[in-house]
Amino acid sequence: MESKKIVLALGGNALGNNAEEQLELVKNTAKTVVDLISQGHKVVIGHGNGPQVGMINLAMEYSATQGGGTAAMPFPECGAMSQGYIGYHLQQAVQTELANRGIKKEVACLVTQVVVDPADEAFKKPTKPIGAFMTKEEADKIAEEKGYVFVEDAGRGYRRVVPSPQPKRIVELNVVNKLVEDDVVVITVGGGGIPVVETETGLQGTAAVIDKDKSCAKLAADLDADILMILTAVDRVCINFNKPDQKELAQINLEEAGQYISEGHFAPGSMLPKVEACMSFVESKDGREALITSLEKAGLAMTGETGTKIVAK
Ligand SMILES: Nc1ncnc2c1ncn2[C@@H]1O[C@H](COP(=O)(O)OP(=O)(O)O)[C@@H](O)[C@H]1O
Ligand SMILES: NC(=O)OP(=O)(O)O
Repeated sequence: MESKKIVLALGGNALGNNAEEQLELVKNTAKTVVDLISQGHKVVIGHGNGPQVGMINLAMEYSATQGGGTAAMPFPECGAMSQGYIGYHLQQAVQTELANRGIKKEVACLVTQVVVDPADEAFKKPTKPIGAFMTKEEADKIAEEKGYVFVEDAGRGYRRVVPSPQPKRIVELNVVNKLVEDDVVVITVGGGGIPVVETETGLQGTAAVIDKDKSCAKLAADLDADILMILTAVDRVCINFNKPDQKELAQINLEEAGQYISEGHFAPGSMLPKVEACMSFVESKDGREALITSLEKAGLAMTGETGTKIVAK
């Protein structure tokens, strides 16, 4: 198989919801990553942090306000903590899997900042689900106590939402590029990257969570990758999802993707940003392709046996 530069965007099922679960699940994730490396591909890893940043924020806030005695922890710092904690587990798991298969390759997790526009309309309208799923009653109670915003998330319960601005610039891109060129497996733009704004005195963290699929699409374009691969819980994107006439999509072009979006087939906050991220990468240069599939089927998607491929025409 021809060697490709692949940016992987890892979704929630690659990570689980707590440290114990995550440590176990990243072993599977690492198998997928190393399978792709064994097929001869260069792999760069990005990942989400929605459940994790919500958990860290809630824990820090609880401790600061309910007598735990810790100082308040700003939201961007919670994002940075999630990046370090997830990156640590992924790095260790990929190192172990490479060693188990006798593959000599270094792995590095990079704390990565991503510049956003403070005037981004997203700051006025929170859309990014974070933390655990709740019942309507639980969500209403916290919304009243803390003023947080909650939405119903794709039929799976209620989740807090925070602003999710567009990624404008990956601050550490040159370092990532050097490491990739040096054949290091890099874990970067964790949780979409720590959102920062440019100020007269330098970069400053801002309370938001960037969509990791969008940051991975930008990373893939900036690194001149061949493929953006988004790994989530479903083998293929569907139209009429969860309806009796549901149909899996093996390949769609940009025009078809736009048509399906306008018909409302992809849920906002879950599948829609994934399809949009793929479209932006595919549009950015001729020959670029994107794949959406499950963690388990990544290898099969590379050989065209499953997954949804998004192509220009
Ligand atoms: N049209 C669709 N086709 C397939 N899955 C969809 C569709 N619309 C919504 N989904 C849901 O989107 C989920 C993926 O989004 P999400 O859970 O946010 O991803 P992540 O893996 O990044 O956490 C799928 O597991 C599925 O439940
Ligand atoms: N940052 C981000 O997109 O996280 P999730 O993938 O967990 O929603």
